[in-house]
Amino acid sequence: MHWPAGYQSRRHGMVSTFKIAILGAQGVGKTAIVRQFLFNEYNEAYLPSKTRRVYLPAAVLNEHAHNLQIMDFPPIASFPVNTLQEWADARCRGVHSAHAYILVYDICCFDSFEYIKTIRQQILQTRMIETPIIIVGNKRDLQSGRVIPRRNVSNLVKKSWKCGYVECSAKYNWHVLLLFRELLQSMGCARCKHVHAAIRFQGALRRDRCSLM
Ligand SMILES: Nc1nc2c(ncn2[C@@H]2O[C@H](COP(=O)(O)OP(=O)(O)OP(=O)(O)O)[C@@H](O)[C@H]2O)c(=O)[nH]1
Repeated sequence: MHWPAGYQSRRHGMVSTFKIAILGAQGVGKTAIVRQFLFNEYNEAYLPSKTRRVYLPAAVLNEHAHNLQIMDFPPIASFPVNTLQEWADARCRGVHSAHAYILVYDICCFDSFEYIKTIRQQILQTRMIETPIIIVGNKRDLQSGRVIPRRNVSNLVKKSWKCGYVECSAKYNWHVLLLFRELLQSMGCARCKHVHAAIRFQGALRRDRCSLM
């Protein structure tokens, strides 16, 4: 099994920790995805994120417990080229050391796809080690306003970029769980990739509480 660098794992007893960074252009639904996932809540009003928010839920996937650190970033101008640049901008802190990236775009906004294209390139150029990336097309409920055919994006992402691709609707909680499950599995966390297990996440912030299925 190949584990991401920096990933803490102990086979006997200890709970693992995964750092997950969520990136994307303004208003694509990053916060909505995280809050729907962790708290089953959704806010129609748009409150632009000014700072990074960090959540520390615990997850049980296929009988293995994991601590997650989910970092919801405000839109960043570019992926920091080094840790010094990262520390110079509080909004970016932690982005460099993530074990995996969720890059979100809005299926109705072409520019938001261009944004994640650029960020992905910058991640590849900057990170020395291969880090799992999953591409997420959000606002699937607004399908009639889609700007790039799904097949085109899916082919590009899966065949050329070799990344996972999930479309979801944070508004209707459609495929939100699926995207986190795919991500954890791509991180080699599941140890049982072929089991169709449900994952259940604790409401964030308290590491000592953890929900089982
Ligand atoms: N129709 C629809 N609207 C959504 C969906 N997800 C988020 N929104 C709306 O899109 C707006 C932006 O959502 P946020 O979650 O704040 O987006 P964000 O990417 O965190 O935005 P920043 O703070 O700019 O980084 C809000 O008004 C949400 O209600 C979705 O799946 N469908």
